[in-house]
Amino acid sequence: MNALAATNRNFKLASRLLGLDSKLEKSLLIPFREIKASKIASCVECTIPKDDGTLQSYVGFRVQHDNARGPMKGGIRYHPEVDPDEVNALAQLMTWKTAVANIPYGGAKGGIGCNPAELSISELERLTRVFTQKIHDLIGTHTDVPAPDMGTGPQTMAWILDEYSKFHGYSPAVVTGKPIDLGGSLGREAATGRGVLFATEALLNEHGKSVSGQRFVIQGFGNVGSWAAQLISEKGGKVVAVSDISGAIKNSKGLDIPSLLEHSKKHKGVKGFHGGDPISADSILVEDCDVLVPAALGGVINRENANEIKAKFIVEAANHPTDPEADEASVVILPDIYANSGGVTVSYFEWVQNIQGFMWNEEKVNNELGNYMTKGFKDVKEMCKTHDCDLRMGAFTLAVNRVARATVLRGVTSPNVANINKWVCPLRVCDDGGSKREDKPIGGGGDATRVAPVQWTSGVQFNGGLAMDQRPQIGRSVVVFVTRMVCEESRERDNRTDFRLG
Ligand SMILES: NC(=O)C1=CN([C@@H]2O[C@H](COP(=O)(O)OP(=O)(O)OC[C@H]3O[C@@H](n4cnc5c(N)ncnc54)[C@H](O)[C@@H]3O)[C@@H](O)[C@H]2O)C=CC1
Ligand SMILES: O=C(O)CCC(=O)C(=O)O
Repeated sequence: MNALAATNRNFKLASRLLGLDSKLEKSLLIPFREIKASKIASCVECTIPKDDGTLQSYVGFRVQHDNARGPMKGGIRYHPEVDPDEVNALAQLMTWKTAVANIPYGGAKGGIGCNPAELSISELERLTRVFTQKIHDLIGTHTDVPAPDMGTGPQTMAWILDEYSKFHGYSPAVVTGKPIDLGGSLGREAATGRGVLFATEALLNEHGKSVSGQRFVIQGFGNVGSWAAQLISEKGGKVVAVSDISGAIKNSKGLDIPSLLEHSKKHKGVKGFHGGDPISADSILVEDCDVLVPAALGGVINRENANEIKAKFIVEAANHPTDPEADEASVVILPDIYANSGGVTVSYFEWVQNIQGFMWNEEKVNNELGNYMTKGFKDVKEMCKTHDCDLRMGAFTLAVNRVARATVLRGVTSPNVANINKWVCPLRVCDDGGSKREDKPIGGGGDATRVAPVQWTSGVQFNGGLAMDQRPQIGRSVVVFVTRMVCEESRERDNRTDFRLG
């Protein structure tokens, strides 16, 4: 299943569990904006030729999926297989990821179809600058904030920052994942891997285990995979096999990760490492282990290999590594939108530091990250309980509920009672500490049978009478019926005329 079909499917399953209105469901699926910058390095677009004097065209993308909860946020990927559908899926995943992490962002993703390994540093710089020239008026500190993803890193962010600042003045918060010298956050480079460690600890603890003594297999040894390997082994986890684009190696006694890191830096890959035996890159996913950590490409766990996987747990460090057809496999899967949210969470800290003009120390960054990851796991588990579903649907229902709620609240323009019964969506407002749940809607009709917990937002006021400005008492749940009328004529999300509440 392609990445977009898979992501849409997971969203729709969550939406059905939540009982979302079909119009709202459709609206949440459609991206806010898709940017396709074609021929960005052609003679027309780019005045700087390749190093050998020839001209080369590349296609760049930025998909802005949703901004209901805040500025859109997501990485930029440089990879030969970047295509519009994949970027679209990754942008949508960012919307759900920032919502699971409960950070004030929406979702976006970008990329350029290129092989960064075949470009010189100056070619990469020119390509990045031309791409930035194409999208500079569509990104910004409070609109859309890019960050690194596969094939990009702090240097790429520094070029974007510099090029963007030529148009808009010095703007450090326009990108995150920057070099520390340019306002990057301490701890951001390791953050996705560290988040993977925290997520894995939370999952294993729940199963009465700890990282120490567990056997791990990691696919991908770039930013995310290598940091995850390092931090897991520091905690006593045994990394028994690792792969990257150059090859795969195995040592059932546990690989020496610091030596492997050194080797990989020197030889640009794990291939040829003497502390392990070479194995086929394809077999890495079905190696015997306790925890499998895919940290490279999407769609690698699929119908073909799902039943051969020996791991008891899969922690999705990569984005959408598991095809929906493999979700049925008898293994516990910790989904990407929670498991790899450590990167964007520390990106948020970086953005906050840039806006405040105040730098945090690394201990504070890592401690705060730990708090967010712990809370995220608790929130996901709560949704699993409410909807009697697996961890992926727990994460999706949590995210979709938060985004839907923000969308509806922002869409309130005026009370309109004419079509009050056209469609009814219950939003259950409860406080976090409430253990006694009233599942009966209070003071409303409608045909809704399912209510889902959402986080209490104080001080929110519906125009036209329904006020939610008082925190409910501990242990008490309040159900608010939000009735919406859809303006059939307008599907334009920009001006927010879709939804009116009465
Ligand atoms: N960098 C970040 O902060 C975040 C990254 N992610 C996701 O994590 C994954 C990895 O991203 P990064 O580590 O940043 O990228 P990276 O570019 O630093 O590393 C990618 C790694 O994957 C390996 N790889 C590529 N093709 C492969 C193949 N066919 N088989 C095995 N290994 C292969 C590369 O050799 C490299 O080791 C991606 O799915 C990305 O979207 C998710 C959240 C945040
Ligand atoms: O750090 C960020 O803003 C986004 C990282 C990213 O692209 C991702 O989580 O997939």
